[in-house]
Amino acid sequence: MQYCEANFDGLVGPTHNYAGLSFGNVASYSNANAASNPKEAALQGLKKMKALSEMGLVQGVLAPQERPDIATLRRLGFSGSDASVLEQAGKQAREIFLACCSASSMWTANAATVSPSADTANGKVHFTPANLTNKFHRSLEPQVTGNILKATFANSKYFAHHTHLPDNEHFGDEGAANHTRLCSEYGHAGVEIFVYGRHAFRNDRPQPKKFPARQTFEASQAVARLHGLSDENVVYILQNPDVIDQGVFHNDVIAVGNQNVLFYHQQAFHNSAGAIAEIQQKFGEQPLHFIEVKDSEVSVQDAIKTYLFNTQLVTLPDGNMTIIAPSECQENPVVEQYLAELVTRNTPVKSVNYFDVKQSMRNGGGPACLRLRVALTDAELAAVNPNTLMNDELFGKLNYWVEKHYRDVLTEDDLRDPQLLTESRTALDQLTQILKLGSVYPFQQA
Ligand SMILES: NCCC[C@H](NC(=O)CCC(=O)O)C(=O)O
Repeated sequence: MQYCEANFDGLVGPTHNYAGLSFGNVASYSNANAASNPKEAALQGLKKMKALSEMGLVQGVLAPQERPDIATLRRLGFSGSDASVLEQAGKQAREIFLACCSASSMWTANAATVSPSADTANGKVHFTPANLTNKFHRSLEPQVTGNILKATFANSKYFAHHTHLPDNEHFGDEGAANHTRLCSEYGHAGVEIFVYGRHAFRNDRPQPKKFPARQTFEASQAVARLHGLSDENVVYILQNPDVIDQGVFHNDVIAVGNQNVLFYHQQAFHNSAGAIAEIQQKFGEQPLHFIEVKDSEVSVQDAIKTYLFNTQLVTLPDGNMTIIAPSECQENPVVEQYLAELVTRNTPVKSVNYFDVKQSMRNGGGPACLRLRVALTDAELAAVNPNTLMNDELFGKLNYWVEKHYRDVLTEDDLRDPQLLTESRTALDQLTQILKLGSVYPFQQA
């Protein structure tokens, strides 16, 4: 049996903008109200997807969500025509309005947690959409995320879809951004690592003081239960509350794993030695590479600025690993040198590829935030909606689609423009035809 790890990237939506919505995410706060360029953002994302597919990896596309979210604005009491809902909300409740315009579904590392079939009790690939309760603008995503995942992984013989966890901070769940999986081969049972920021039902455990811990232990445990993971193959790790307070709002800002490599900062975890020992013990005999980056090599601040750990660590067809890094890493001499030296060491990581994803980075989303990993056997891959898999033809179609429908500058005033809503819906309706998703959006179901 053959298997692979596919990366499903979020396509940036037509309302991509900078609204400063994410307290605790330094980039989001510092770029609040800057003008954005949705067209450039979407094209940057597509270029990365195409490059990975050209490296011989399986690359998929997940559709963005409908924004502005008129249905939510109506739920909150704004009424009349769609144009009037937009106008009232924009005037009377600016913050709510902006939250309902965010294109944040582009960061599909937060779309869901995925467990490959080799790890689960019933031998299916399991998906649980993240409820993203900590941020109002992100809490609007899980329902439609579930629709899109079901339309992309549509075969119930292979894929099991769960409802997102209860919408409450006690079960705050941010999906794959706080989850990584180590394995010897993608198709063999692996160790699933869940990193959480706090315990919801206990006050005697460490917690950050300044910024929120978005993921709870109880949420991670619930996802592991839903997916039918065995305790022998799961490790729960408490994130270091001090790094959350420095701006590490998800674990994938400070650690990334792939196959037998865990690449992480010295300060990432509360009890690093204990966590590493448990991972090693559960992983078994096979060799594991723990690449720990010391403070003396790269500071937490530099890691946050450059997103050194929000890189994709992927295995190429020749078996070597490459790092897909944002160009910010190349522009920082300390980080660039660190990476240049890392690839000369005796580990599977042999090269670095830099990508310009600056439109996403300004909102705190690097290469790893933009993708959801799904390890698949050949039979499972054959059951994936083939229209969502990247190739020359789809790349051409999606580039044309973006060029046709997206604006190249977007400010807050533009978000209030009813014409933008019409443009976005027209674009998304066509996209569902290109990707053959059916009617996944509320405006298509009305
Ligand atoms: N995994 C990366 C997620 C980044 C995302 N940023 C945002 O939602 C910023 C949106 C804004 O500020 O306009 C977040 O913080 O959840």
